[in-house]
Amino acid sequence: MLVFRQLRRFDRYWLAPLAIVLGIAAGLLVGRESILISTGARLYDYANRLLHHEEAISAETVQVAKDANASPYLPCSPDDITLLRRITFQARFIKDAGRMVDGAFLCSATVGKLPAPISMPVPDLVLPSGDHIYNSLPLMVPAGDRADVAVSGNADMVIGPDIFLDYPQSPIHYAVGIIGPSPDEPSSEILRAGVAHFGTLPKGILKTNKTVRDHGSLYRSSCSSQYPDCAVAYMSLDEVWQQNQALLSGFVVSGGIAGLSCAVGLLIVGRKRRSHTNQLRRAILMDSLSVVYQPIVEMRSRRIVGAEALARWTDEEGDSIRPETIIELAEAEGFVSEITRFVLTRAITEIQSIFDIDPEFRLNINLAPSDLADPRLLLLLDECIDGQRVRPSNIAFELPERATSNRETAIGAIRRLRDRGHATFIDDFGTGYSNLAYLTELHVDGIKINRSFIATIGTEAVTASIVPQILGVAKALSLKVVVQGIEREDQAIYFSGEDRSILGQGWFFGLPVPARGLIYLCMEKSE
Ligand SMILES: Nc1nc2c(ncn2[C@@H]2O[C@@H]3COP(=O)(O)O[C@H]4[C@@H](O)[C@H](n5cnc6c(=O)[nH]c(N)nc65)O[C@@H]4COP(=O)(O)O[C@H]3[C@H]2O)c(=O)[nH]1
Repeated sequence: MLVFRQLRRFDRYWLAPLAIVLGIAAGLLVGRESILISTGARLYDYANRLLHHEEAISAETVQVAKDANASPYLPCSPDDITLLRRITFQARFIKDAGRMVDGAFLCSATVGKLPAPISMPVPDLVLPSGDHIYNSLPLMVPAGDRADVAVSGNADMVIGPDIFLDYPQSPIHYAVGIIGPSPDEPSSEILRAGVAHFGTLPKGILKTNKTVRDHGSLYRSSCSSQYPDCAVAYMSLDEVWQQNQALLSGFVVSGGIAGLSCAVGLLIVGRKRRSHTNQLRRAILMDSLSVVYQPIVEMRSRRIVGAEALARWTDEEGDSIRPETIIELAEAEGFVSEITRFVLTRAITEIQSIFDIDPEFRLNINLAPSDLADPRLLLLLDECIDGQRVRPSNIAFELPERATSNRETAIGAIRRLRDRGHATFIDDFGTGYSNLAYLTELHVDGIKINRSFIATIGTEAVTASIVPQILGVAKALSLKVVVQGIEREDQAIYFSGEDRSILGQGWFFGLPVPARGLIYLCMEKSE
């Protein structure tokens, strides 16, 4: 016991720092993840904008090539050059359109007709369409400049070198360009703009539609479905953290505060719980708990044949505490048997007059799992049951389903209670451990069907309900059935058939009331 107490004290000392550290770690983790996700979304957005622009360039190149190749004039004739000039003048991204025949450059809108054809080098990229692309070719006009040149049919198009000037390379870096038929080979691409060739970017980046983390950077690609164009936007993680320092700190601080709040909350709950436990012990010692009784009726005749005793407690602050909480506290602290003793002795005293009027009346007492292994229960029964005004058959016990998980203990305890003439019921049947087959081993007298199953009666879900099956098997095994949680007339009617053995309990028949209320109800019905 001492060891446990010391452990608890240790818990209290370490809880706050531990919760803060965990909160900070969680904040850091969540913060980093959120920043990575939002950066991925930013990269995708930028890659899409770049791609959109690149697609506009490709679309214009295709259109200019189409218009130039549709020229009715002799290539490089004055009319043809006039046409090329008109086309170039109207284009947004194409700086010059000319004629290239059999691998030789003959004329263009800006240089006019050359005195002699110039042989062109091998193209940097040949697209599946047969079009050629030259990357960063030296221009004649203006001399010294370089630009990408596309060749389609007899037309060549010089793409303006400054077309991506409006797209800064910082804070997000990028590569945008044309991809050849084998994108994994470095030679099979034309970099339109950007600081890195696709070949130097993570392998497979163009084929994935996810954010990729590789060598300390985040990458996101976007490729066109119409043209052989792709864009990749990327950022180094150092830059990501640097840019989001304030946000990350916010997450860390919030995590720390959340951890601290949890620790404070847990300490308050723990203190309240400890104080509650002490209050509950005092209440038992001072007999200041109370017991209420909920009638149990025979469904067919609606006659009250018994009642369930339920513990009630109002704490020293005047708050009424849920019975489940009372039992949970007492079980955790190992004094639930004192509650059983209190309820049993108080109930027998309070409703003795009912046993006088109705010797068959049955009072149901709830047992906790630990009561089953507690020999004091039998001693207490010897004390309380005189065999004259109160007979063993007047007292039945409800065992929670979880109490039956320890098979040996449950079977032994049920047998001892039966041998003394007490009926036993599995409470809230259907919610936990026991199944109908297991009931035959336990030798209980009956089951109380959990109210959650009854809620479906009177609704369409009743067909899916397992209540009819439970009733059928219970009948086959000669088990008594108490249906819990009957709140409406239609639910009561559903169970009011021929079977006399079905009992019911619920707000429709009566709320849990103090002893005086139950005595009044029983008197009223017996008159
Ligand atoms: N929605 C709805 N509820 C209905 C209806 N009819 C009755 N109830 C509630 O259902 C619970 C039935 O008790 P339980 O299943 O034994 O469940 C009990 C029992 O497991 C435990 N408990 C109460 N008193 C004791 C006790 O003295 N000893 C032990 N070990 N457990 C107790 O606390 C649980 C809750 O007790 P209560 O809050 O009194 O809640 C009671 C009762 O008020 C209805 O028509 N609709």
